[in-house]
Amino acid sequence: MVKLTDDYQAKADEFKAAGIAVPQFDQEQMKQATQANPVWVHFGGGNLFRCFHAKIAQDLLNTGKLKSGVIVAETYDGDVPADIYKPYNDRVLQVVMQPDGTLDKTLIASVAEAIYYNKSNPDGWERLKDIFTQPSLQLVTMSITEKGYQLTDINGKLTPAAEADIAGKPDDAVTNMGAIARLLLARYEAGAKPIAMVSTDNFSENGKRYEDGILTIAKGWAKNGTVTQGFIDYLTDPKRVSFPWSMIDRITPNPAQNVADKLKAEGFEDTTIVHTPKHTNIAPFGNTEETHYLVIEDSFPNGRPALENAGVILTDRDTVNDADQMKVTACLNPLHTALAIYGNLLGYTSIASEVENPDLLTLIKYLGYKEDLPVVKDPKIINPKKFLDQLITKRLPNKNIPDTPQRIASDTSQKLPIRYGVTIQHYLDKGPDSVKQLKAIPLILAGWCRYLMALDDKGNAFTPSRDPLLDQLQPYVADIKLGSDADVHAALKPILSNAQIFGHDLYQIGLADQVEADFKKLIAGPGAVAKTLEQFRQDHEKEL
Ligand SMILES: NC(=O)C1=CN([C@@H]2O[C@H](COP(=O)(O)OP(=O)(O)OC[C@H]3O[C@@H](n4cnc5c(N)ncnc54)[C@H](O)[C@@H]3O)[C@@H](O)[C@H]2O)C=CC1
Ligand SMILES: O=P(O)(O)OC[C@H]1O[C@](O)(CO)[C@@H](O)[C@@H]1O
Repeated sequence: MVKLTDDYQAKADEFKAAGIAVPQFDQEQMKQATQANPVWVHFGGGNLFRCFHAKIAQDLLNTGKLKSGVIVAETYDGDVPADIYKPYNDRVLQVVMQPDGTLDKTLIASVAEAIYYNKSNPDGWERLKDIFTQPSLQLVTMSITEKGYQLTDINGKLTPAAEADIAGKPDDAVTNMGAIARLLLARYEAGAKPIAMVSTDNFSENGKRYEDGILTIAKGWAKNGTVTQGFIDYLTDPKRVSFPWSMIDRITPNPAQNVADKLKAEGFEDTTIVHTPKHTNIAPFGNTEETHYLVIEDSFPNGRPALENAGVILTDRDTVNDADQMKVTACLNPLHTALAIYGNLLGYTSIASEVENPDLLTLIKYLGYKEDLPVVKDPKIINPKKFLDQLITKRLPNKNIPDTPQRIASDTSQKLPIRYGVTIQHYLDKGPDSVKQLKAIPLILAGWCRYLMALDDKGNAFTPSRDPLLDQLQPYVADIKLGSDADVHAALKPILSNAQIFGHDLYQIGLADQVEADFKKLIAGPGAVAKTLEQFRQDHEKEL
């Protein structure tokens, strides 16, 4: 048996026998080089980072293209650095799950340190500030989930935490945007060296949203006289601080017990999965798929590692945006969210099993090929039709990827405007009546309202995945009973009219009637969800 903290250079043969590829560099030397010249900080050291960004860094370290490693910063979950980085010497086993069931295993040791960056941890609070004053720092990447950028509430008003950050001192910041603006202020005050701030979270125009978040806090500080106009000029000069846009794609489910069991059988010891009180599910290993895309706007004012040598596509902003719109608003994530919603209602716990259901398969194929693909712009660097074909025929059906509708359903309220709202806008752009052509999107949005009832298709209660708006939205549908003659319009109006949730007031654009009509079908009684989806297949499969 080998374990993560073993000396991978001295025990090279044992790692080889266990089928584990090991780093081609000395981790201690890399750590020292990082201390001396930090280059790369990553916020949100969760499963995606460990399986994707950390592997990119490792590939570059292996070939000597990068000398220093990645510094991980956690603003949110202090148990992640404490329980999963430190005890394992900041290493992780990356497990790529091939469709034939084989596991490709690589020991990743590209992380130099993991810091809990939160005011409640004074050491980490000062340590990261110091790192940000270092001229060598070139890039900051992020995978902190969509809600990590949020500064406003359901009505678009600043949250109390954001208001407090703006009113208070940078050193007291509690929001992510405030805490990171504090770091940029430290860099500005230490000589205003350039830096790239790269969001790799899963939403369109992620760089813009990141920039807006930082500027919301910083401009509030400037207004209050807490910082000078010089700081705002620094943040808004892309030659000094850039916020490159990106598109990222790699299905990376939470670590799964069946993968842990397989690893043990193959001679790897560290397989304990940790579920932190803040709901991060993480382990000494990460399980991911083979297919992956990372496209980043090539705007790095302090230079950058040779990311292109590790498979990253560097291009201009328009191309990134087209690739991202293709993936997040059309050819992947809308299909995923449809499976998440209906998977929960129908009692599924596996995405791969869901796509064996012909009714669900028809729904996502209709959504992808008939509604999304016709309005998506071709980014040229990735062919949208081929991407969609690959998703539907290879990636989603891969039974070895232990992905669940429960994971994808988390934070759905945050994802809807991007995953459906952008396509709806494309139809509106064709003419106000064009949205009436849509069939799958209203059925999916109706499914989400049905999901908010937290009753499955048999009428049994289920626990919805975590979502910041659940508490506010569930009461609207709480009194609806399956099979009863509910006043659907009265119940759904406050939800469907909220443009924060859908990107549009669905009444104003003429889509709400269809959503209400679909919702009525879905609550007709136990079994109504399956029946509605079956009917959808019968009505539309001939068009595919
Ligand atoms: N897992 C995947 O397949 C992919 C994920 N992504 C993006 O990466 C994000 C993270 O995914 P995973 O790493 O798989 O999730 P994860 O649950 O493994 O890790 C989430 C990370 O974000 C941190 N976090 C959670 N809430 C936060 C908050 N409010 N503020 C600051 N940090 C917070 C956690 O502490 C943890 O480090 C996703 O939300 C998505 O935007 C993008 C492509 C693929
Ligand atoms: O819905 P989420 O939480 O953004 O996750 C979506 C899933 O699909 C992906 O877009 C695949 O790249 C990943 O973000 C993740 O596996």
